[in-house]
Amino acid sequence: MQNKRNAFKHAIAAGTRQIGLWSSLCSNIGAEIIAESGFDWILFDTEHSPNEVPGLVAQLQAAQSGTATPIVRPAWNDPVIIKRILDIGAQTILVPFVETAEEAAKAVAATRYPPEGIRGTSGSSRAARYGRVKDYLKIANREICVLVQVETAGALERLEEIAAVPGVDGVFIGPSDLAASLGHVGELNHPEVQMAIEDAMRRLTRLGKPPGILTASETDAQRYIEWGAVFIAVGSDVGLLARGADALARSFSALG
Ligand SMILES: O=C(O)C(=O)C[C@H](O)[C@@H](O)CO
Repeated sequence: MQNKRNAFKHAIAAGTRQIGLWSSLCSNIGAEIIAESGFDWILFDTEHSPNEVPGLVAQLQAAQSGTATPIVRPAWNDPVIIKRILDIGAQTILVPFVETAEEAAKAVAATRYPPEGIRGTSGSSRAARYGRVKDYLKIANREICVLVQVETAGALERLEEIAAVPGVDGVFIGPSDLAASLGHVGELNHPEVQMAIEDAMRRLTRLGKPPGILTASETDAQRYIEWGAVFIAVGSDVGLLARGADALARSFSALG
């Protein structure tokens, strides 16, 4: 059996726009629905969602039937957490709160088998298709995609150093935490926040490093694409469900 090619990794490397959806429902049924809806990627969040490895396996299995590349956000830049996420079959991770080149290098090392990194070895994991992928330990590194989140003022000051770390495939700008870091908590569209996002995206584009972001606003998404966003989440499953349920309830309550 061949190791799975990471379509998302190669697409962003070629500058091909990848549209995704954020998933916080911790649901394998939700994962299957989203993965088959035509998105290029689906982000399974474990930082701000009660998502843990056992449930994540079912979500990854469910997403397999669709076109969306699963991306998992570990709760922290921790080699043990990252190892477990990769072992259950994720090939792309989004590492939160990276502020220095050293932290970016730590994240990359956690995803690579020696000698490139420190990922603990298991040839019988789901990622290795339970031992069916020949020489998995020797070839796995090639299809791993590491996205790092830049979401503080300090990280923006060191953006070029972070982006230049070997093995960093893309840089996601976290608008909510960045707004908080800039003194505008909850104000993602504050002019200072938007200026910082635009500046970061244009700097990353000049470096040839794909920028990414999340927004639930189509207008904002178009603006970010103009500023250079390559991978962009245009909403979340929680948002779609909550807003849709609210609207439906309102429409019937209006009937009186
Ligand atoms: O800072 C951000 O914005 C992100 O990292 C995305 C959020 O964590 C996501 O959960 C949406 O609020």
